[in-house]
Amino acid sequence: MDLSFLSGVFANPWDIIRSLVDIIIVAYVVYRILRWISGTRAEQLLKGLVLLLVFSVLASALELDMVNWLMEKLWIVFAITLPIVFQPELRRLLEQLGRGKFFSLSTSQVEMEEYEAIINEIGEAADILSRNRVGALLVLIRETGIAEYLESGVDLDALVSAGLLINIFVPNTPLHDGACIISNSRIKKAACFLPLSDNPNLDKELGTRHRAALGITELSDAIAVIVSEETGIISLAQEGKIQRHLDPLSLREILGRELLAREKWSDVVKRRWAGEFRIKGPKKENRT
Ligand SMILES: Nc1ncnc2c1ncn2[C@@H]1O[C@H](COP(=O)(O)OP(=O)(O)OP(=O)(O)O)[C@@H](O)[C@H]1O
Repeated sequence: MDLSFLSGVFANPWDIIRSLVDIIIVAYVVYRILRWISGTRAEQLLKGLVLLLVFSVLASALELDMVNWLMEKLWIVFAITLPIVFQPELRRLLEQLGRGKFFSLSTSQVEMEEYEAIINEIGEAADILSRNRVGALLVLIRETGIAEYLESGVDLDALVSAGLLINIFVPNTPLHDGACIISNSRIKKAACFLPLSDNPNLDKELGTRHRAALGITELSDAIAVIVSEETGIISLAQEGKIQRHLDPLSLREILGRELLAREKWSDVVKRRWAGEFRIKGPKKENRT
């Protein structure tokens, strides 16, 4: 077998290193994109794009002029409609890239300390709401501003406490309908009407509360915690994906992972093993 062509490839070790770096970067970016879109509307889009690409290549290889013409037009339609239909996803991607969050998930030191305390309060509230079958939707805002979606709500600006969160969602009270917004460790608003997700993959048994949770996480880096009124099931939505059937402990763990920096969270885990999971955050005001 003639392998002389390989001599060109291996002529310069620097070329090999450069090619390897090139491949690794591309593979990593593709991996992050696939992870980012898995379970979201964009996953369906990607499947459609791959199918269109296969058809285009086949049509061109087989010289099917009419199909080729059709494919060309379809690509144009795709290019025009893509940014319109997927505006929320593209906005989120660009925001993540802008903050450098597409490649890292770390949170600032200040946020970490505040979040330690509120994670416990949220876990406790979710537990009690779930056991009493009281529906609830909490949204924890992180870096993306979503003020334009919160105009409908009622201003609160109160310290996060399990007691207050439970009170807000008591049925037939003025603030129970809609979402409660937590930002900068404060309950900023209640009774907010959020944009609904139109993700076709969402379980048909899930209604508008869960769609609203998904909707806001498709548009921003917020985390939404949902307690189902019907079943008491606790769920968490993030990046347009939903995790269901959480118990209060796993909810705390996920929130801890997502909201606290890694090294800090390891301290929390150590304390939990030592039997003192209840984290004492800075209490400037009485939470009860
Ligand atoms: N766009 C929205 N933004 C915020 N909250 C909403 C929105 N739409 C509905 N909700 C809340 O969801 C409640 C209705 O929940 P629905 O039964 O339709 O959804 P679900 O996902 O099946 O929830 P559950 O399992 O609790 O019944 C409303 O009373 C309201 O509090």
